Amino acid sequence: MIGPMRYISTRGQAPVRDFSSVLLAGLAEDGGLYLPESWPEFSPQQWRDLRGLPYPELAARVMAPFTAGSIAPDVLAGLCRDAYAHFDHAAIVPLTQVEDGLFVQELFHGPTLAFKDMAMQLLGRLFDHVLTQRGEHVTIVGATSGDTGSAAIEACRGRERLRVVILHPEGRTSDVQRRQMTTVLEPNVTNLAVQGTFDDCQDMVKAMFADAAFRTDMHLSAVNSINWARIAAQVPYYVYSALALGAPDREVAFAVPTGNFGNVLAAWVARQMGLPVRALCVGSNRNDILSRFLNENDMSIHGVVPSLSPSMDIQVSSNFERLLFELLDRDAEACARTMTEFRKTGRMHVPTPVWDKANALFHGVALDDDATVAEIRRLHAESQYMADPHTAIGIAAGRAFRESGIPMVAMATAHPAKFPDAMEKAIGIRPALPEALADLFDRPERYEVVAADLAAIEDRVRAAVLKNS
Ligand SMILES: N[C@@H](CCOP(=O)(O)O)C(=O)O
Repeated sequence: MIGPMRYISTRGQAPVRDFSSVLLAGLAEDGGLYLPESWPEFSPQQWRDLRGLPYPELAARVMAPFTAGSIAPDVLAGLCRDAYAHFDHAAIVPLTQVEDGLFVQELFHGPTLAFKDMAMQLLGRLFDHVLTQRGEHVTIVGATSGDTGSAAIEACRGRERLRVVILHPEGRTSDVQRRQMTTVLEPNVTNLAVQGTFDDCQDMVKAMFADAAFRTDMHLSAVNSINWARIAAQVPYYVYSALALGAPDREVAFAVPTGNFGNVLAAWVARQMGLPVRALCVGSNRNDILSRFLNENDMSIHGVVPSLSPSMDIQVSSNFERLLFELLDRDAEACARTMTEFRKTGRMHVPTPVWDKANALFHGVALDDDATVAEIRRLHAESQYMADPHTAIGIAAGRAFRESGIPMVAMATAHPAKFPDAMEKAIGIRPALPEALADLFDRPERYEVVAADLAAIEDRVRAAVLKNS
């Protein structure tokens, strides 16, 4: 019997909540991010008992401590079964070996061809379940650099209790990524192309949450990884691959292409739960704020530069705040002070002992576009593996820190067909979109271009709510 899980904010000034309320709240009222009051731990035998389970069952068992007190275990198991029922691979998250000691775990077998479906397909169902129980509606506002948007839209389209407004940076996603969002014409879906970067979009989302009256009136909720439920639903695939490679009786390491720090944070959560994770390797593109922090203790915002891996064209990695809170021994006041200072000055330099703690586990590697192209070519030539630009960066990061005897699992976060121009540049092949998306470029698009201006964006959200009331 697991006790109810309570959640606290990294900034210490928001109400303590249960899982369902955290799901609906999205971001804490004090601007912080929710995380569990204490970390649930699995014993080695409890991990072993999960070996060989079908993915949906494993996911429900791994997530159960996080939803305890809010979602009954059999309900969660049913939601997980539904969420992954239409993935196009029987294993859901298949594992492939590409080199000696280097594995790739494919997380792109869901409907929008990116790892975001792993959490989002479940979140759509969790929202429906909780909102139906409470007789409520929410307005989801989300920012995307390319993949979160389409996964959120796909998970929420047509759901009666949800309205979804997605902000993407105009002209800064691939055409496939944009069309995956803008060709969905259900009335509860609104796409805004913001004249700015992903960071501007995310700042707009956070500013809407900070506008207390607007937040309440619009019943705002979030689907970015600032929402704890996203992180919780991304933990199981790390468990799945670790168990397949011998954990808990052997250590494993993970390499993750990283933008908003949510995916790699989920691997860190698995480690907090007792999974023997030796190292976490973070791959960045030219927007290398995370690798600069990990290598030089320099987290300074440089401005977002477009790259061949647009989903990682991010400078402010929101989930870093959750790690920082832990690195500061859960001192919410210090965390709030550090984050406020970071947003004010654009720089963060943490005390050396805090930085050393991060470095004991995390490693950072940055690849520019030329190195990304070279990595895609190498993988295709030497391992016959077709990696999208983000995945290629993750694999390169994993290779750089591979240790003998410790399997390194790199996360394949997106299908190469989402980035045909980059793939063609690297290997001369434009990977075909799967059947369900084959006519994507013939579908009509609907979106509105809007300035990165809070009042303008709040107006569009109000209009979307009105249209769906
Ligand atoms: N890489 C993301 C950016 C948002 O990240 P999230 O995990 O916080 O939703 C994207 O592709 O949109």
